[in-house]
Amino acid sequence: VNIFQGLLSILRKLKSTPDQEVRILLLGLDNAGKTTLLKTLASEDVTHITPTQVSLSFVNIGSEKKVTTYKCDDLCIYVIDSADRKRFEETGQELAELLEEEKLCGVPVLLFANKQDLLTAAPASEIAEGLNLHTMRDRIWQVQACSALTGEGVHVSTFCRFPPPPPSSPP
Ligand SMILES: Nc1nc2c(ncn2[C@@H]2O[C@H](COP(=O)(O)OP(=O)(O)OP(=O)(O)O)[C@@H](O)[C@H]2O)c(=O)[nH]1
Ligand SMILES: [Mg+2]
Repeated sequence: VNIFQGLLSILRKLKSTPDQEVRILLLGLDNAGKTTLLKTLASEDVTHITPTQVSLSFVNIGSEKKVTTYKCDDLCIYVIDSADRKRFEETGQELAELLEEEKLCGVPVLLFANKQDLLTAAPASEIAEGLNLHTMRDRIWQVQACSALTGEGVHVSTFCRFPPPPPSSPP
């Protein structure tokens, strides 16, 4: 069971009707590893995933392409190149802007701290800290260290820390 399937099963359980389509938005700066990640996930056994149940939108963000066309999604996957420190600020800003989008309000976010196979990669904890993720209390979020290239970190056994939704704050 890979992380993708695990998430799908969680998302389906959260749906009122389990057969309803699950929409996942996959985002990140160019070169972050989105395509590689998707290929790694897809090369695993995905036989019980039928196309009608999963709809993936790819969005590149960064200087040229801006997110404008996505619809409300069930899960937002954000991919970060952990070795590209020069772009940490840029990717952090993009993520912050993204999370302010009304359409993504309350949508769970899974951050892949990708390219952990590179010696220069920053650890996921450092990335989480740099992005001030601990201040994010209005949605479910998770940082996952991974290497889309080697497949490390994309298995569900490493993904047991996806926290329950935060308790709704008192009125
Ligand atoms: N070392 C290493 N390289 C990776 C990893 N994931 C992706 N890459 C490399 O990073 C480059 C970009 O990967 P892509 O998957 O094309 O990135 P992308 O986010 O789809 O990029 P765009 O389509 O341009 O937005 C490629 O050369 C990949 O081989 C990883 O986990 N480790
Ligand atoms: Mg790509």
